[in-house]
Amino acid sequence: MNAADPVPGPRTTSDPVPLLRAEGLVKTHYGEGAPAHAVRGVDLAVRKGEFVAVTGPSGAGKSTLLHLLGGLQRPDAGSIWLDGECADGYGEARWAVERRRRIGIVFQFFNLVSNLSVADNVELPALLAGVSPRQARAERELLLDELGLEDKERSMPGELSGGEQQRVALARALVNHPPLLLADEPAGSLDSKGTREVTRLLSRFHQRGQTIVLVTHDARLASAADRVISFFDGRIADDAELGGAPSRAPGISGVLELKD
Ligand SMILES: Nc1ncnc2c1ncn2[C@@H]1O[C@H](COP(=O)(O)OP(=O)(O)OP(=O)(O)O)[C@@H](O)[C@H]1O
Repeated sequence: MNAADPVPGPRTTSDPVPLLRAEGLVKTHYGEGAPAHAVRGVDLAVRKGEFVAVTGPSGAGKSTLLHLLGGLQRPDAGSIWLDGECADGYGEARWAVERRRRIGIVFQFFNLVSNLSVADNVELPALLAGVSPRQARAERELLLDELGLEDKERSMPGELSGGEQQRVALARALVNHPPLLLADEPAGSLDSKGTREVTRLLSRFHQRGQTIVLVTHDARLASAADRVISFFDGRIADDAELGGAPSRAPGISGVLELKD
């Protein structure tokens, strides 16, 4: 090793490589009517441990942005990096692998497999990721305990309340310990009690270091985040750290340093 080379060592929270980075993202949907310019040039960097809420009016392009970040849709232009690795060359299969290993996703309508029990719903992504059945069971037990669902393991999703189903969806998304959790209106179909539950759980996972990008209309849910991005007409209109930090210039999204 050359004396000038940096000393190798573990990454720290001040590491400049963001967990997620997007540059110049553009996505237009072509449907029945006029083309919808959903995402019109988004630059974004999310550091490890951040909890970022993306808010904005209906049709602003928030869900499209989240779908691009999770590889569920492909951008027309722009690039995404996962932990410093460019995802431009990823095909469907590779993104599916990343969604099992590195990216957990929670949607508004839970996306549970209706004919599998709660336990099987949570274990399935772990088994698909190649974890042993024993380990998958242990992870499932731990998470369902944590989420207060230990007595619902044998239930079918249709027998649960909306809030309980969303907790199962959260367990499913987190069972493989993904560094990044993407959540698209996770409380969108819940009543205020369910919304409080989801808010509390996201905050708790965040406090333990989980990186979260959350799309929501709900101000209470957004206030659990430590950074709020206002999305308008396919662009970032404002990007602010909660707690009084000055907001950023429209259209520019910087990298925030992690708090200790
Ligand atoms: N698959 C699609 N085909 C055609 N148009 C689409 C498609 N998905 C989204 N759109 C359009 O793209 C625009 C952005 O939609 P998107 O769902 O990303 O917005 P949003 O901010 O998440 O809205 P909401 O808060 O209502 O969910 C809208 O005009 C929408 O109608």
